[in-house]
Amino acid sequence: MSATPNSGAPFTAACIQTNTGPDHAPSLKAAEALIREAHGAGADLIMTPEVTSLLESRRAAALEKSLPEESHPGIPLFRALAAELQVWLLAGSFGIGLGDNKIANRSFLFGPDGNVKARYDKIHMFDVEIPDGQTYRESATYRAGEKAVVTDLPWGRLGLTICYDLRFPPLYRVLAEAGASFITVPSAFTRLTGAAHWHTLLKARAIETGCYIFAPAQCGTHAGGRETYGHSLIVSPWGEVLAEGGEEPGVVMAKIDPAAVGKARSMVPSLTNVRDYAPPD
Ligand SMILES: O=C(O)CNC(=O)[C@H](CS)NC(=O)CCC(=O)C(=O)O
Repeated sequence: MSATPNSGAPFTAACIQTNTGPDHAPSLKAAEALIREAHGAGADLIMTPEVTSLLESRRAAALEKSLPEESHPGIPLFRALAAELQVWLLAGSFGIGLGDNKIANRSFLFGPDGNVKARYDKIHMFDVEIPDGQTYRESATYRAGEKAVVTDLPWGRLGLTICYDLRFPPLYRVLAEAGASFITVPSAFTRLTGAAHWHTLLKARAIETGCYIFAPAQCGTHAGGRETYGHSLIVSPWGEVLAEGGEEPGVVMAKIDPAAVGKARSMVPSLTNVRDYAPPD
């Protein structure tokens, strides 16, 4: 069934949860199997986590293995899958080599015609020291994006974000004010910070924006001993968890009713009650 643009018709969303490894081919193969599983279960919109094709924590190796869009193996694969399965498909991110010792952490949305409908480069860089045995200095390897992105799905407007962006509520406000009904947060949250903050932050962003939040996540132990939190989440605009993954790879699905966006916002119209105010003295 193909809906007209912004039809507001209900649809089924699926978050793919993966344990991505340090090589493109096996990681993409594992993601493809789960995408096919989600399609078989009736998904219309299928989303994968941050760094779907390669999770490589060593800077030199990440740079060496990164590829430009023209030769990245994930792009023709996802184009072909979206067209074959007739679904909307979000690659949560692929690391795209920019040719200057930097990588873009870039989401791609593919339409059922196999074309790229939107690109978004992660804006906020995870330069953080947490006591989990790893140091995270994303800005050493990645070039930060500088522009917020929304795009239209057949069921309403989608805003794109990635992982650590989740901690910066003004970006979500901007997306909601630009008309988003749904926001994607593909992630590779650390196990330690995820256990402490993941559910709370995702529910808060859903409640503040009155948007559905789709958060496909990396899980498990990766090359180099890095651990991600899993628990892919689909949250309603009222802040209810509609579906949640565990700690293993798999598919998390929920029925999405775009009318719930208007309902949540009419119960608590905080987006329209926003005010400008002077800073403190
Ligand atoms: O570098 C890669 O290979 C993939 N990128 C990531 O894993 C990114 C940057 S290191 N991770 C996060 O943003 C975690 C955020 C987080 O865990 C938090 O906000 O608590």
